[in-house]
Amino acid sequence: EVDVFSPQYGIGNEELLPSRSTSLNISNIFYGIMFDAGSTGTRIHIYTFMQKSSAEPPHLDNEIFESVKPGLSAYVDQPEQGAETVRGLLDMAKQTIPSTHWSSTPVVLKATAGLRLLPEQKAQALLSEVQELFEESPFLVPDECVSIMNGTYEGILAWVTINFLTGQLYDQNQRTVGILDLGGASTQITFLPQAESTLKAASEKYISPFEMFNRSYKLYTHSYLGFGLKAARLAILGALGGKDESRMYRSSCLPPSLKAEWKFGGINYKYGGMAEEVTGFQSCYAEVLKVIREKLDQPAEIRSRTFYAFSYYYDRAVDTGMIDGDQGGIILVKDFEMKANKVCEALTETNTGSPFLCMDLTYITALLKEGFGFYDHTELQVRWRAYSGTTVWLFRSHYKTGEGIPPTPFSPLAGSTHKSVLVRGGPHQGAEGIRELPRCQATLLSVG
Ligand SMILES: O=c1ccn([C@@H]2O[C@H](COP(=O)(O)OP(=O)(O)O)[C@@H](O)[C@H]2O)c(=O)[nH]1
Ligand SMILES: [Ca+2]
Repeated sequence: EVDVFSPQYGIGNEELLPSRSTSLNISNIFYGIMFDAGSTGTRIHIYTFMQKSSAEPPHLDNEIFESVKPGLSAYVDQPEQGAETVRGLLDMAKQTIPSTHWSSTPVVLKATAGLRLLPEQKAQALLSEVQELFEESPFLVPDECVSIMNGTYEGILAWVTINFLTGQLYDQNQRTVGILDLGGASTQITFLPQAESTLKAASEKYISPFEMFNRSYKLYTHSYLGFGLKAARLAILGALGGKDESRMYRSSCLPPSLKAEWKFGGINYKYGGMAEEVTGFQSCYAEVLKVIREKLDQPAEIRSRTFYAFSYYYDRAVDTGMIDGDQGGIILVKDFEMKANKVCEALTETNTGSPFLCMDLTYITALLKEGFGFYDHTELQVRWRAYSGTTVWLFRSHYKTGEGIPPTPFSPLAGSTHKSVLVRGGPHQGAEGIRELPRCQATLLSVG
């Protein structure tokens, strides 16, 4: 496994976010703590906000990020131990935030697909342990702020974030982009349909109408649970949901000589390759197709729209040298296929040190082509390591500082390329701009 966290996410990297907190009154500074409990890891974001005057919305001044692996779902039968991993990260917040501000600093944890996949009781047990831990901490724990975020919301937030960051949300001639997020356990596709036929053809479940900053949107967003990269590995191996730890799962996408074990969601799986003659791209692709075929929606409009792809799309593209890790780049769907072909055909000779690379690339190819229905020549913007490291904050009147401020759009970090945004929906806009927001005051939500 590659380390997905570059030093730029490290603690106290002043260069990334120069602090502007010199001669300001301390009461103009406030903080927030946000946990993104993903299927492969738990991440903390500690935010510092600053408000220069009551006439101005607060802006993001600093972010500290840290993460641990594995994710909470790995502690399916040891909820206390799971909560301990969160405690370690929370201690960091105590070291960072001045004690005078602890009781007014909200702490929120939003879990994604790892917990969605667990039996409800087990997921709840984990969340309860975390809730307890938060309540014992000196921080503010708003109601309903330790919970599983649903996949629709995950998709909407990622879309809001990317379109905010690419400048589309506050552009007069809005030309929004779609997003493709490939997590460990689920995957999302979200875009703003322009064709009436797309809205008509889609099931109502996947159309999310909402209002944000005086504009109405009807997004298409579909989250597929179990179609994240790691969950897909299990599905391809035929091991998804399998509890038999003694069984050996085999695939033509793996090196023939391989025999190994892999732990996911608290279960240990034995896996290995097949005979050399049946190993390679062709047979691997056929195997992968079985788990994808006819399982996904194919809105025709996506073929003519721009999409930004991140998370594992990005990770695997960087791992195989398809794009530069800092710059990102444009990748054609067929580039993924060519790379998959190359890696899979070399399985019998080389040991890449990453036995799943052929399977992962083949899955990404099949997901894009046969799953979503993109063309071979469809271009994808593959940028940024971590959009789930991006957080959209939705302010409510919880922060008195927000009151009375006209609903001007945003207060991003001016001139910064930083990947976090502060979205301020003023208290006078009714809901925070997005309907059906969980009743969690001062809501700060992770994007996936
Ligand atoms: O702060 C982070 C940490 C990880 N990732 C990426 O998210 C993917 C893993 O997905 P996750 O664990 O969030 O699983 P999910 O619960 O979303 O299915 C990998 O590509 C990581 O590089 C990310 O975008 N931001
Ligand atoms: Ca995620």
